[in-house]
Amino acid sequence: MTRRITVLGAGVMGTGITTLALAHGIPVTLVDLETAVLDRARASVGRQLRHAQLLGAAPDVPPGELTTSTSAADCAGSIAVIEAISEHAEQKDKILREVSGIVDPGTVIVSNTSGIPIDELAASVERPDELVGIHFMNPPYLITMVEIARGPRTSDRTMESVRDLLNLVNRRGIAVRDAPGFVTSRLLHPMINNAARIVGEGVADAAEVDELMAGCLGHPTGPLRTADLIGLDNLADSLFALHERLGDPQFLPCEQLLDHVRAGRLGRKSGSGFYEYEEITR
Ligand SMILES: NC(=O)c1ccc[n+]([C@@H]2O[C@H](COP(=O)([O-])OP(=O)(O)OC[C@H]3O[C@@H](n4cnc5c(N)ncnc54)[C@H](O)[C@@H]3O)[C@@H](O)[C@H]2O)c1
Repeated sequence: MTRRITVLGAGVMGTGITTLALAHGIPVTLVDLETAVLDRARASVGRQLRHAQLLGAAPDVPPGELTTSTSAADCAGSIAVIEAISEHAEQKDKILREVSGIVDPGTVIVSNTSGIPIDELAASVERPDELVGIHFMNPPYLITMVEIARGPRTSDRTMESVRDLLNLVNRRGIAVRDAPGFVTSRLLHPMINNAARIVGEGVADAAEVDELMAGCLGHPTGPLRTADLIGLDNLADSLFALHERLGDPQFLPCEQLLDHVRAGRLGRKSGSGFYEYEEITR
């Protein structure tokens, strides 16, 4: 039986998740709205595969075959569908509704949402017990830990399928209870928002904030380099989604962050954000 998976969304995360699967020999159908986006993603996946091999982060197996498509209906026959489209509940609702009507019963549907509760997304699928959150970290082909969000209706059988899927790509997951932002976004996103606020208030510049957080507190890159890696548009969307559900003002994206997004400075994926980049990478 073919172990093909479908990844929905060929942005920062969809591309990285595709690389992870291909590197482990799993064929992937990658779906996005436009062919141009898919062509860029194909080039990124090639670069990421080489990067993973160079770092010894990929097993010594022939890479899986990549197919790209602008139709989510091409998920038919996949063993799992991983949704990694933009962090907008109504867009996720639409695509989850579509794929749920196509895949066979028993096919696990995964959302890579940063923090929209899985039980909220479960309203969009025909079999809520087969929906689960796997919050891959960026870049998914290098970071070996994932956060698993189990909705109240996610079944034991689906959790077993998740373990099997993660074993196939050599990832370890910790399952947490479904809640807005789960654990990692609930903690990371307000920290990044505050770091941006500090820069906006002129307390320190981005490099100083990051150096202090790295040098004093052991943060690997600092919150603002992390923000540029995530993508500032996705961060703002995720913060809005969390604010809407938690009501806590700390989740409202600050003006410094929104200014960057309005100016198209989205981080690494656009070539500038809190920092400037010579090469656009995603
Ligand atoms: N960026 C990160 O570091 C990160 C980490 C963990 C989780 N996430 C989550 O992963 C998801 C994707 O984030 P991203 O950073 O990759 O976003 P992104 O903006 O880089 O990419 C999103 C992609 O989805 C595509 N898309 C939108 N609607 C679509 C549809 N109906 N059908 C097919 N494709 C569609 C867009 O064209 C775009 O290419 C979001 O839910 C985000 O919150 C992001």
